[in-house]
Amino acid sequence: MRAEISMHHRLRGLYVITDTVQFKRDDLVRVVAEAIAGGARIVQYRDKSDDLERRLAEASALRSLTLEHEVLFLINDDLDLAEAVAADGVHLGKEDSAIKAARDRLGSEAVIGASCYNSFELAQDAVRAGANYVAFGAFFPSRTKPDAVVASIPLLIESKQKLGVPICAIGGITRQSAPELIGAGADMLAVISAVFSATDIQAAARDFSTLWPSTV
Ligand SMILES: Cc1ncc(COP(=O)(O)OP(=O)(O)O)c(N)n1
Ligand SMILES: Cc1ncsc1CCOP(=O)(O)O
Ligand SMILES: [Mg+2]
Repeated sequence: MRAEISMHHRLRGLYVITDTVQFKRDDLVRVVAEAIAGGARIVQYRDKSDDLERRLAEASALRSLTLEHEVLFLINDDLDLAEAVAADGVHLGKEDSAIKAARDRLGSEAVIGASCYNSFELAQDAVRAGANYVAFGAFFPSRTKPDAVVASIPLLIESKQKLGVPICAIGGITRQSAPELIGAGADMLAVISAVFSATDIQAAARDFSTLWPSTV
């Protein structure tokens, strides 16, 4: 029970996902450090390239940074990389490894997040399979992922009432649209552009973080 309480506590607040198209290597570490200084509580390393050397170098550097600042560090898609850098866990979608396989491999303490798009049923399945949180989206048009399916506010409300795990919203989220999502039940907001395309990344993260006063 104690572990569950602390897990829920960590799965709350601003969740930043790396933009490795715009920023690589030292620049990437610098901008993630700025987001953390602005109050980001969760960092996901998302890089869609097959540059294994750079992926390992960046994920290792971000692992050190997130440990230093006691920020949760998750890897998108890649169990091997998560293991290699001893990340806190992974985020998995429908094209990625199964949740149960990830749990077997990473162990009971790992944080496993599951993309559930616009589907309550997928989220129920993910929770049954042992996901620690579920993510829905895209709530708004996303320049990062223009083809993402569209999720609705009523889905967030129902999921908050029924699922019993922390909920993440993603997709085109801005500081203006954020309060409605939190009001509907999102515990975490996952953001790429609204933080990493800002001219002042720390200030942009700070603006979001004030929505969860206890995390600032
Ligand atoms: C927090 C969070 N939510 C959703 C996604 C999307 O995952 P997926 O559908 O597997 O797509 P890719 O990100 O792998 O392109 C995510 N990464 N993080
Ligand atoms: C990975 C992902 N999955 C659904 S939308 C999205 C991208 C989110 O990025 P942005 O915050 O820039 O819309
Ligand atoms: Mg994926």
